Amino acid sequence: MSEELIRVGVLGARGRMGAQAVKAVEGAADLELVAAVDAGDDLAALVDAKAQVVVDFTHPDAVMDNLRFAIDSDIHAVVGTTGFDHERLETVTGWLGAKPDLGVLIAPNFALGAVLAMRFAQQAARFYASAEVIELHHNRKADAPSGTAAHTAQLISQARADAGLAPGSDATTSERPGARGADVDDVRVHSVRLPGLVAHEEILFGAEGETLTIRHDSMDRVSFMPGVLLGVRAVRSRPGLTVGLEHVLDL
Ligand SMILES: NC(=O)C1=CN([C@@H]2O[C@H](COP(=O)(O)OP(=O)(O)OC[C@H]3O[C@@H](n4cnc5c(N)ncnc54)[C@H](OP(=O)(O)O)[C@@H]3O)[C@@H](O)[C@H]2O)C=CC1
Ligand SMILES: O=C(O)C1=N[C@H](C(=O)O)C[C@H](O)C1
Repeated sequence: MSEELIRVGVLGARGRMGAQAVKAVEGAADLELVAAVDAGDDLAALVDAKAQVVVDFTHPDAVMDNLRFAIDSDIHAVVGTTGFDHERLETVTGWLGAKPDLGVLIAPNFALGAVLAMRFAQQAARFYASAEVIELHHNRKADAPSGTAAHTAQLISQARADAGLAPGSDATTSERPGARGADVDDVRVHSVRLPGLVAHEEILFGAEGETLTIRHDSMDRVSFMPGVLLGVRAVRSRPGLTVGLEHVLDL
């Protein structure tokens, strides 16, 4: 007896990531693309098409309304869109309180190597008081710093705190605004935007007489698709909010 296909809707379907997600879902034997929705389209198309899982690659300004709609409509969600701070995550958790069977997976980055790089950075952080993040992206990216870099900084900061390590200092007393990057949880994050780039991150650690550099490069958006498909397959059996693909990968 054949298994029923998972009915998937994609939000942001005409965008750079959404278009890739549409292709990936269409190419997966166990999934069925039932709705492709972009800006200006009616979200009701998801309900009309009986979508079971929605994939969101839209915009930080749009994603909360989309998630509210999905949760209210009993549709599980796999979210790649950035812009999730602590407050937004708490809001989503609150919405899910009324829907105990529903799953939402929010992943700052779906590329396997990026997830591993974040985990390696988390492991290294307790040994180094000083760490900085450089993220490099295409020049059409709406937000800075990247969601991945912000998440990496949070992980480093938490790992340092857990180890009782105070953040390292430097001697800078004079600087142009922005020269030392953004302060994200006591970690400096530097954002580069250039045509030709896709998505790249370097995490640098320093101690007396040595440095450690962890680097990941997505040269093509196909790199995100195995993670997206994994999320779509997993989210229905993960009720509540999951933040980060590392939990699905069991890293
Ligand atoms: N987690 C991950 O692994 C990754 C996450 N991302 C994130 O995904 C998001 C999208 O990135 P990217 O694809 O490059 O961006 P794009 O701008 O190429 O695509 C976004 C698409 O969403 C559309 N859109 C905007 N608002 C809505 C809405 N309310 N409903 C449906 N569609 C909407 C946009 O339409 P219009 O242009 O008309 O506004 C556009 O077509 C970003 O936040 C990015 O950081 C990106 C790569 C990987
Ligand atoms: O906008 C992008 O392109 C990307 N966005 C995500 C982020 O902000 O971290 C993931 C990846 O870096 C690509």
